[in-house]
Amino acid sequence: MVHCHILLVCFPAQGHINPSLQFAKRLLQLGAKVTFSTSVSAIRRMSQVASTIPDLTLAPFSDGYDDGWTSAPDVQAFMLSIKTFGSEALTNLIMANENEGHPFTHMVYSTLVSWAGEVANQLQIPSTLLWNQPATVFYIYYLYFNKNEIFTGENNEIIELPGVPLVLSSSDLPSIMQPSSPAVYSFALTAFKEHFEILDRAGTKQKVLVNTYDALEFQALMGIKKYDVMGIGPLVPSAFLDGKDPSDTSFGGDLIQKTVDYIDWLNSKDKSSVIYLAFGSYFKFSEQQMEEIAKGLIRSQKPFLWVTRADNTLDYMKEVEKQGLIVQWCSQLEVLSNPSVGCFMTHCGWNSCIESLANGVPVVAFPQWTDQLTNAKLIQDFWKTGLRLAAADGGIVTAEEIARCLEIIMGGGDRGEDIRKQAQHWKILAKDAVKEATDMFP
Ligand SMILES: O=c1ccn([C@@H]2O[C@H](COP(=O)(O)OP(=O)(O)O[C@H]3O[C@H](CO)[C@@H](O)[C@H](O)[C@H]3O)[C@@H](O)[C@H]2O)c(=O)[nH]1
Repeated sequence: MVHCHILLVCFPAQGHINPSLQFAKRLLQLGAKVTFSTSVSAIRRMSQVASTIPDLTLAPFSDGYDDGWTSAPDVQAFMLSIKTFGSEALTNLIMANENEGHPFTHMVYSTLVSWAGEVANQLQIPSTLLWNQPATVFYIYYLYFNKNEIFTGENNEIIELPGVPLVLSSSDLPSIMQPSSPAVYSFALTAFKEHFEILDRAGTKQKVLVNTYDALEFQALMGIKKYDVMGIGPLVPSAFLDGKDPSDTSFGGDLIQKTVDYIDWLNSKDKSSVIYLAFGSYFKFSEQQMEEIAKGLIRSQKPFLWVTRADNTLDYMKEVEKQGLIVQWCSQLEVLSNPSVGCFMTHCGWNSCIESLANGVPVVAFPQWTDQLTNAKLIQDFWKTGLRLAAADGGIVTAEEIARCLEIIMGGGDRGEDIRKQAQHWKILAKDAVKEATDMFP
């Protein structure tokens, strides 16, 4: 690995940056030189974390929205802008490194930056996709784009994935494949299609690295013969996994709220008594839904730590705060690894799912869109570490339903006990997966 110089290109969203940074650390440990490239605004957000990885070279590029991609008029405009600016910037970066005598020997690019793979193909640099959703979701897209084998009608058709012992209905597929998906989200389907086109254009059998582990998704990893699909996860810092490197804790952005000491607060609570709620970096609920969540928490009578955006609160929450703590951001892995946390209510972004599995925390699944629907299905019916909330007519999840699921998972019944046991089972296998990876690169 000593002579490797790897260019790691990452989409500028937290759910992409976290696993990519973790992967960068592993490459550095193996002796590679690593240059990490993402947008100017993302590099600004992660600067504190990146400074704890001294050997990492940062190469920011402008995606056209240096104040952050949420300042783009719409997501489609942003995707076009990042592709146009990013392709040019990467080309210049690669040429400059070549001219200065330290050429890139390989490029790794994350989900949604398929254009980076195209730049690598054009400049004849070997490249690898780092897929940061489950292998099952990659398999679903593969069948959809390559084989036309997935039916995406709206009638809850039964869908089988060859080799995977899990039966899905069409409503469990990633939302962007479903006919009801709003046109504004079609950009993601286009980007995923491009991933497969670029892999195929690269010629030889391509490696695809997935933030998962063999025990978790063996059949899905094996399902595609056309590529070499490898589980390299969980991409979670050592301190929260095998504990071999207690200093390896850094993860997440620089947005961690310092004013509220939620860790002291968690430490003051009984084992497995706290509900942790977080719904990813960007999602915003309607006021009605926020109120139902708040009422569900009150019914549960359990302490909670709730991460919510500053612009997504309501007056009613002052009432709820008597029972728990509301913060704008936290170090999620520190929270999930705290013994007081007994349940995680999540939107099922893939990082949140794999972080819950690696920490053995049962889940109440509240998926919103894209892969989150499939992830929730996997959590409930494949790994059996949680329950998916059912929406009432009108799409709202009621306080009763929230309290019902919390009671099953945190209460004394057999079902809750089975779920908690399953969560511990996958936690042990997550640690084993790290050991195997270490054995591969002694
Ligand atoms: O208070 C918080 C909240 C989140 N996080 C971290 O932020 C990341 C969030 O990632 P994820 O759970 O995957 O959510 P999103 O940011 O919403 O992820 C997007 O990207 C994922 C990977 O492609 C997809 O699976 C999701 O559907 C998509 O919404 C995780 O590492 C969390 O640990 C914190 O550290 N503190």
